[in-house]
Amino acid sequence: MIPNVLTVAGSDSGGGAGIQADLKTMLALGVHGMSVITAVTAQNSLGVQGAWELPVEAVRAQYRSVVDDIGVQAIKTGMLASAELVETVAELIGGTDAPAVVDPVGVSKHGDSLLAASALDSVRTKLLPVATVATPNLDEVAQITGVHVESEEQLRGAAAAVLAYGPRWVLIKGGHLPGDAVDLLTDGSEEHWLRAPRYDNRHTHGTGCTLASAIASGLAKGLSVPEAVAAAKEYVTGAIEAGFALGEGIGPVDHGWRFRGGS
Ligand SMILES: Nc1ncnc2c1ncn2[C@@H]1O[C@H](COP(=O)(O)OP(=O)(O)OP(=O)(O)O)[C@@H](O)[C@H]1O
Ligand SMILES: Cc1ncc(CO)c(N)n1
Repeated sequence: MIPNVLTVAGSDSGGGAGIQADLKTMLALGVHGMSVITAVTAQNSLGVQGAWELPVEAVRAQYRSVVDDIGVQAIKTGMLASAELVETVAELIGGTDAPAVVDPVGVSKHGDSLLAASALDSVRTKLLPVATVATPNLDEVAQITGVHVESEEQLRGAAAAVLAYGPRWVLIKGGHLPGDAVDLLTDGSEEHWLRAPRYDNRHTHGTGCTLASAIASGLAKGLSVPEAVAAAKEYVTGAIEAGFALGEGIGPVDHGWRFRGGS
């Protein structure tokens, strides 16, 4: 049986991040990808030119259509745009018996906001408590907890601050630090450090979405959280190494790198 994985996220018209990155990742990792679209963005390699949220009823209806008939083995969340949508999605996930990977998307690589400031409190109190794994980058850690990370040693304190909001596991992405690309996965008792070479490649649009979707795909296949995160880190690292130019700005990671002979 092919496991079913659901992404609840925004559409990126440029195809590098959001729903499009999620579904490509799922295909590459051999699971059946499905989507609940929360917002539509007009986006390309230069930035986000516009964003439109979907009504709460449209999000609820998509979710019920997928979960009630088809069923899901894992869920991933990305751009949720507003407090109302964050709370709706948290309630829906809380009522579903499947692991949830929550990527608390705040801003795009270009600095465009994908989440209203007024939604942060709902992320802290409603969404993080229903997460099996939360995957904030360092900007999101600072927004959510007020903790600013400037070195690898400070990742531990940041992880503890996020875990205080209730996710089972947190993966702090140190991708924005200089040096190796180091992330810390912990549940408060176990610690797993994930280290990969930093590729000097500016075409990194969609790294976070890709990583979170790859984790959800692994969980759907029955991997443990540390196993799913290790496999996902390997996949995203290969995709970043193979990232390619597109348009005038920042190009996407290559979701299909393994189809093109990468190992
Ligand atoms: N240049 C790089 N080389 C190798 N790995 C990287 C590089 N940049 C980021 N990573 C890794 O990619 C993954 C995603 O981290 P990152 O911090 O880029 O996420 P993000 O900021 O949420 O991404 P986005 O918002 O663009 O989707 C992490 O495992 C991180 O360590
Ligand atoms: C729709 C969407 N979701 C997530 C990201 C992550 O940066 C993005 N750029 N666009």
